[in-house]
Amino acid sequence: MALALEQVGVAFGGFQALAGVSLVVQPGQVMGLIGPNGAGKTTCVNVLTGFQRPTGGRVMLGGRDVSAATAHAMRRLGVARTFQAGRLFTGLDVLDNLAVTGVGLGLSRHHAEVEAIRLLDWMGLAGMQSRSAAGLPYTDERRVAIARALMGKPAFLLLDEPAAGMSEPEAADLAALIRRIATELGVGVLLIEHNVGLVLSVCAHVVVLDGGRVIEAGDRRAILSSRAVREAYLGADHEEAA
Ligand SMILES: Nc1ncnc2c1ncn2[C@@H]1O[C@H](COP(=O)(O)OP(=O)(O)OP(=O)(O)O)[C@@H](O)[C@H]1O
Repeated sequence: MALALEQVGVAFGGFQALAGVSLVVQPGQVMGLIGPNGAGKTTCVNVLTGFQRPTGGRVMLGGRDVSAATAHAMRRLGVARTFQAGRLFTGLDVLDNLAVTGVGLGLSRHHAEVEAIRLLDWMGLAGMQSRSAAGLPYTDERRVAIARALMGKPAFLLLDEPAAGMSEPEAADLAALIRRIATELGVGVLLIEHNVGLVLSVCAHVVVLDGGRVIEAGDRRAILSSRAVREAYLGADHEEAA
């Protein structure tokens, strides 16, 4: 069951944010989505998760056209996301952030708590259960947001700049977690990141956007050797990432 954009366009008034964008996220794989500021990465995530209706093309999930599905429907169909800002429920503790999400997905309170505890344990966050979500250190907030997105066993997880603001060791820990989510849980992950080195280290396949269009797609070698990518985006990072 794949999650895909087929020739998707998004226009905001007269401005074409995406044009003819096609990409496929496969179960159990981590795919990278990179591109300069304003390239259309978050808009892609919004379309894939039902937060933004495409004005052209189709969103497909397991061969089914889900272009008109709402964000809530997409979440129930197994497409979860995180946001650039953590967006945790700050009035709740960590366990309840996950449990409330589980209840919203149709689990009983008991089952939601059991799954939340299991997930926090799996992520090494068990000791954090009763901490308030307000005022969590930045990296913990990010990890709790990922744990919450994994409630209900989604088939796909879309991560919008999860490493923003992290140190290199923290980003390396995050990379390891993303690999485990794909390999151990079988989740298909779409990773948006400005940290190109992180994307190239984790992703078997990378799509590069610029100006709302796909300018390159392929493995690490294809991305690093692409002149279009170098010109559009990588610049000085290219040497570093190589
Ligand atoms: N709701 C909206 N109305 C009008 N324009 C929008 C809207 N959302 C996004 N845009 C524009 O669409 C373009 C793509 O934005 P998007 O946020 O998808 O890019 P991005 O690649 O995620 O950028 P960044 O890396 O800076 O987060 C930008 O020019 C942005 O200003």
